Amino acid sequence: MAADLILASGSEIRRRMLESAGLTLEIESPRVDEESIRAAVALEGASPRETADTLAEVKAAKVAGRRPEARVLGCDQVLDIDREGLAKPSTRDEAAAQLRRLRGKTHRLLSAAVLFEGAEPVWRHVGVARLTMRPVSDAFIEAYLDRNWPGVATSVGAYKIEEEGARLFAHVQGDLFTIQGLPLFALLNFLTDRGTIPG
Ligand SMILES: Nc1nc2c(ncn2[C@H]2C[C@H](O)[C@@H](COP(=O)(O)OP(=O)(O)OP(=O)(O)O)O2)c(=O)[nH]1
Repeated sequence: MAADLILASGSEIRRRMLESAGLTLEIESPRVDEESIRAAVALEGASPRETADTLAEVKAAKVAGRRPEARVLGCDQVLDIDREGLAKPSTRDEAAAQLRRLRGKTHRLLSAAVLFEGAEPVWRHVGVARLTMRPVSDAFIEAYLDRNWPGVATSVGAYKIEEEGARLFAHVQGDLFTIQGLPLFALLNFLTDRGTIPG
């Protein structure tokens, strides 16, 4: 029995969200050079939303090219603060600096997904969440990272909303799936409405 879709992502949380919703998956990491694509689209003046959409499409296309018979989902998430797109922090110091930059402000998480069938894009969506971070102190940030680094290194904002990251926020707008990197409701509605999955 073929899987419902191939997830062209190395993201553990995306796999977990999709499988918990009852979808059967194959996982195939796309292995694309995100940094150079990010730099190229930035040169063209791409917005954070366009950057996330482009990266999601490139990842899906890479795997769909190898598996034209399959349904392939590519994803990307960008953190937008003051119109600047941030990617995952690579060191604890970068995570601390990023949290200091986000505190007391509202940032957006843009979670893009692109679905390929027959090696062609058939659906795309960018989910948006707005998160207002409390004005947490330097001491809190350091203690938070003592407890949560490197676990949060896999998260674009250096937090996991479903864990202690919840304590960072005064309030959020948007669903928790979008915050965790996938516009799950939009994807499930598309797949259900066209009869790909029962609903
Ligand atoms: N568990 C959890 N993960 C989060 C949260 N916020 C963001 N993330 C994760 C979801 C994605 O795995 C990651 C966003 O980075 P990317 O879109 O570049 O994906 P990633 O490099 O993980 O995988 P991929 O590029 O798709 O192979 O951040 C959160 O609150 N909780």
